[in-house]
Amino acid sequence: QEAAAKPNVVILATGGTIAGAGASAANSATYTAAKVGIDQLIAGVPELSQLANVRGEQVMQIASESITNDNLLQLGRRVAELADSKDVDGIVITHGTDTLEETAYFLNLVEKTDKPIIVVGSMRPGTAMSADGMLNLYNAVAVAGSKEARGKGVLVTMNDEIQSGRDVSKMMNIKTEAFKSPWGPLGMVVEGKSYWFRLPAKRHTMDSEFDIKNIKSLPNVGIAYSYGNVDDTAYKALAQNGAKAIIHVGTGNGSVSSRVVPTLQELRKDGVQIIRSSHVNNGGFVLRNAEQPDDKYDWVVAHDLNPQKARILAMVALTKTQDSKELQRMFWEY
Ligand SMILES: NC(=O)C[C@H](N)C(=O)O
Repeated sequence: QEAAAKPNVVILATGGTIAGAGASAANSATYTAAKVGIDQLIAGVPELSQLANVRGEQVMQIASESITNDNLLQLGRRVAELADSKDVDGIVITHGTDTLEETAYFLNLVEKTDKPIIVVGSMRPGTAMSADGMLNLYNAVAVAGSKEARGKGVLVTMNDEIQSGRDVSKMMNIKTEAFKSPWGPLGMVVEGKSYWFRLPAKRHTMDSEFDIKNIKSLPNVGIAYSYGNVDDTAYKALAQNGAKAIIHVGTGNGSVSSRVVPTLQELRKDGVQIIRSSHVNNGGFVLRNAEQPDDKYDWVVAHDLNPQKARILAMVALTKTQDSKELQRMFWEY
């Protein structure tokens, strides 16, 4: 293949296990994340150069459980700059898997480009036997450089699958088959070639009303978990800490304990947005006015978004509106 015919792909490295290193090849779970630099990662997969003209940039070097809103904004701004550049055809972001689904959904909402943006991680460090990072990265670069991936929103390539960044979630730790979407993968990558089966139906990237260029900061949105015998301590503490919205991680259909309902009604009257999501394991599906009278209480439902994704959309949405009806519209559309 001619060098000129190859796409230009930039890999933005943020850390995670894909950049992790353990003491021995037997250490698949005990290791330090965010150790290996991007140039070394690229050098470790020489086959990347057959797919694309690849260059790397170390944006940060952290384990993804420690990512902050400022990190998200920093990464989002760099992605937007690169997407605007004529000599960039696709962008790959290497990322820890713990919050990979949050970053992928954030970028899916705020990047105004149809160029492929692929977020990728690994479950085992590169020093381990059967490390999965090399192939995941190879697949990410293959998809980032392909014309077919354009306009499909932010994507995630893990375990040979191409997932929508909006839908995908880490469902399992330890196993390499960790990332699933309740609605199934969009496609597969095999030997550097992608095979597509479906398209995302929700608004994203070019069709989104949000733009990273207009977002100066992200508001404080907290998450409170529900369970039997729950009380209102966590909800009150989040509000006292200045939360503009609280994601209620409800049982079942986002249901709310009778011990918590009065507090959530009060917090809403004080201006805090209450957003009902669910902690059911295979993906919640919270419907308005089912289990709780959302119209009466002026609450919002997260529908199929898991709590951590609901936090991302709530933060981005609150940069545009404080109106609960607008917020609900956004939760249906994105
Ligand atoms: N597999 C991983 O990447 C987990 C790691 N704790 C991280 O998210 O950075």
